[in-house]
Amino acid sequence: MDQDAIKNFISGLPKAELHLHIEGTFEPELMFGIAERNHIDLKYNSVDDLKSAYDFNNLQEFLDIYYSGTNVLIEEQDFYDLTWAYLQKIHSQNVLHTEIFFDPQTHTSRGVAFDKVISGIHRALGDGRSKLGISSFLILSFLRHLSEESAFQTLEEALPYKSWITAIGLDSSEKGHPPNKFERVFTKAQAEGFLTVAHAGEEGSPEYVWEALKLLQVSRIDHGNRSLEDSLLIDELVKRKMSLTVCPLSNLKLKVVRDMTQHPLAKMLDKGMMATVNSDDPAYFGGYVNENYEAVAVALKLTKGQIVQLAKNSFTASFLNEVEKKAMIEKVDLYYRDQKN
Ligand code: HPA
Ligand SMILES: [Zn+2]
Repeated sequence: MDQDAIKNFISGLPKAELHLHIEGTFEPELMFGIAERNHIDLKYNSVDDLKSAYDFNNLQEFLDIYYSGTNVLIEEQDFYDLTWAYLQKIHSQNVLHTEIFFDPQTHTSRGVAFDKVISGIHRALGDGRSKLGISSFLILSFLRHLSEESAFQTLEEALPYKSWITAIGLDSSEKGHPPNKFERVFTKAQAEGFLTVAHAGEEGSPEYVWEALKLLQVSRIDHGNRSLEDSLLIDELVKRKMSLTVCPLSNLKLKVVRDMTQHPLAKMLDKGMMATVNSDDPAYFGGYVNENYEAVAVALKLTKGQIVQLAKNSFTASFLNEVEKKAMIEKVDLYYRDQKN
C-alpha cells in the first residue's frame, strides 16, 4: 500500500478515541481568540511564535507549556468552544466515539469554578451527540504532581456531577508520583461508582503499571509503553486482556521513543496485547487520531488487517456496553469488506 492508499483507508475507518486530554486540543488560533475576548495577554506575539515553543525534550517540558496555555480558559463558553472544536475535528476523521480526559485542578487552582469547566464540556458533548452523532464519556483526571488531599477535594467537588463522569484518571508528571500515592482516593472513587484508568509506564517504570493494576484496579492503562521491559507484566496484561491507550505522536514528541520505527506498538500487537491508537494532546503533538494511525502504519509497515484490528480494539477497550461495542465493530468489519471489493 502506498502512503495515499494508507491515508484513505484510515480516514474512512470507523474509530474510537480513548486517550485525549481536552486541554491538549487547544489549537493556537482558538487560544488567541479566547485570550482576546477574555482580555488576557499571551506571552507570544503570534500563532507561529507560540508554535515554535512546541519543542519538547520530555513530558515535563510539554506539561509546563500545556498548563500555561489553559490560563486563558475562564468562562463556561470557553470550555464549550474548546470541546466543540475537537468534536468537529474528529467528526471529519470518522471517529464515532470518544472518551475525554479533563483536568479540573488545572482550572480550579486558578479560581475557575468546577461547575464552569464541566458544564461547558458537557454541553458540547451533548451537541456532539445530537448534531454530529458522536457518543462520548468524560474522565476526570487527577494531577499526580498535586497532593492526595487535593485529589480528595476534587473528587468531592465532582460528586454532584456524578452522572456526567464515567471514570477517574491520573495524569501529569509521572516520575516521583507513583500510583500508590492515590490508592486511597481511587478506592473512594470506586466506592462512589466510578471506573478507573491511569497513565502509567509512559516515563515511569513497569512497577508503576503493576501498581496501577493492583492498587488502582484500572480498566485501562494509559500509554503503558514501558510494560514491555517486564515479561511477567506482559503476561499479566495479556491474561487480563488489559487495554493500553497508546499515543504514537505524543511518544515521538516527548522523546519516549527515539524514532517511529522503534515504536513498541507492533510488538504489543505481536504479543497479543490490547493496544489502541490515540492522539493524547493533538494540538501540541502534530496530529489527531488519523495522523497517529498513519504515522505508525507507515513506520511499522502495518498491514490493513492490523490497522483494522486497532480500530476494533478501540471499541472493545471503550466503556460502551456490549451491544454498542458489537454494533461498532460490525461497522468496522463492513468497512473492511467494502474496501476489499
Ligand atoms: O501524556 C501525558 N502524560 C501525562 N500527563 C498528561 N497530561 C496531558 N498529556 C499527558
Ligand atoms: Zn495522556
